[in-house]
Amino acid sequence: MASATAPTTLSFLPTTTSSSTTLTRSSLLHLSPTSSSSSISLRSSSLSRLGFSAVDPLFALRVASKVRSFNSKAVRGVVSMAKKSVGDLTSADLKGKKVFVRADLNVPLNDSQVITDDTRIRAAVPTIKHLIQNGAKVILSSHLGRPKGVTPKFSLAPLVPRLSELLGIQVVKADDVIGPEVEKLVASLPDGSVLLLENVRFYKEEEKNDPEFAKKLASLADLYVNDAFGTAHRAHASTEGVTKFLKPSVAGFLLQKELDYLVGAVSSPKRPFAAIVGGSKVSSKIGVIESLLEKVDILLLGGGMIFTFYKAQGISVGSSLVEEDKLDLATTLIAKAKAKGVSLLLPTDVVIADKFAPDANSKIVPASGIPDGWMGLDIGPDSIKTFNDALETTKTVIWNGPMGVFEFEKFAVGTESIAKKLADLSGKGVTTIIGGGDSVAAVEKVGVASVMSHISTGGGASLELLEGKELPGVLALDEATPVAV
Ligand SMILES: Nc1ncnc2c1ncn2[C@@H]1O[C@H](COP(=O)(O)OP(=O)(O)O)[C@@H](O)[C@H]1O
Ligand SMILES: O=C(OP(=O)(O)O)[C@H](O)COP(=O)(O)O
Repeated sequence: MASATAPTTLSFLPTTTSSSTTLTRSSLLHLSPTSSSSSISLRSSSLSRLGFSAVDPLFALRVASKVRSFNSKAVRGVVSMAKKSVGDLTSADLKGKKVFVRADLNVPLNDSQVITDDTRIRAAVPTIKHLIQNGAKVILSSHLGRPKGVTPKFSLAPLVPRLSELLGIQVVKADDVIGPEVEKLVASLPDGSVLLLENVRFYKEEEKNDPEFAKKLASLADLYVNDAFGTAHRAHASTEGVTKFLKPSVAGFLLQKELDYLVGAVSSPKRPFAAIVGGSKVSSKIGVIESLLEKVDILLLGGGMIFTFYKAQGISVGSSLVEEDKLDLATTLIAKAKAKGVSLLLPTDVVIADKFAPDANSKIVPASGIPDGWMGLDIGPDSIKTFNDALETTKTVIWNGPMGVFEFEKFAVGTESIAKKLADLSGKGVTTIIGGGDSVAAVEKVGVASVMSHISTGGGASLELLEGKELPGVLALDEATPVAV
């Protein structure tokens, strides 16, 4: 990540800040510099209380870029977003305690009930390990799919072997979510063990955020950890309702990391900051584009949405995907980018097809040369080069949505080229954030997932965060205890 260019040490001066200024560990990662403010100094003792070391290069780089200029009002605003973390809980808080952990273990299963991608299970492990290593009894809850009532194919049973393997202990599985049998299993749990409850969506009360159901879930435990980032945009009983009955209610490590990147790194980016937005329709990305236009220096657009932008500029698009009712919006977005000084780049050439199929005939044409009856399904080689050149100077890049119909091999080149370019930039110390959904699938297909700074585990949740929305599952958690500096 940033270590190549980061200073290895940072000096901290005695505090000289206003007495009302407070900072927390995650607020430090969310600070927005302002131009008109006075400087701030941090005491190293405060930093160690926040869990940072003065030689942590990523932290040093972030602080170095932030302490230059921000005012205490800005700091207080950010502090209010910071949530108490599972990392704040020690063995004194956890030993022998029953902890209700809501994770998002909504993994894909094939017809034989075999997990085809265990990313979300692996992502939940650090929080669970922290809890069991500190002697807690973990009551683990998740949904799987969108069942209507009890549906055997949506049981969490197939997850037990992989979860046990990753945790290094045998996970016990309950056949229900609440009730006497579950209570018996909870009562028999030894310290440092894990009980996996059945799919919480087998109860319709979950999605209704029924308070009585939330109370029953809460009655199983002493405290609550939400690590289900992928479901944090849902106000359900196990993500939101339960927090009203369990204190403390804190954020898990995964949830925190997602917020650090999708809110922190995006609101206070190393610049130049570029966003790449693709996907099928402009209508599903309006909020993201509008929000990112406030923050980025460069905006690259690809995917099916570009044809609405072309048509809005009077360019023929053949039978490409167009949202006729969004032509004015496309024009407005172009004008907005110009007014804000954002460099908005649309592809200059496209790969077109004579039908929407993997075996379609295809050719490369300039964006203005799409014949009738043909449709654009990928960005072309000139556009890839232009996009790569634009990305070359960046320090932070966020990507949401494929550049073309990457599910068809013939039209996957643009998306895969972007994935490779981001991997290359990541290796050079650029912060690269992949914002969920199909772009994650593309990055994994190319085999470069491990080198990215952050790959979001939530499609819908990451989109809402990038739109600037607050997530109910996060809002409901306890505020972090401010640390005076
Ligand atoms: N030119 C195009 N024409 C039609 N569909 C496209 C085009 N480019 C990309 N897509 C489709 O967009 C879909 C992803 O869109 P979307 O759901 O908005 O993105 P994400 O899942 O990353 O949020 C993919 O299934 C892809 O095939
Ligand atoms: O897979 C999920 O979301 P995502 O498809 O937006 O990444 C989450 O588990 C949330 O599932 P939901 O959209 O059924 O609430």
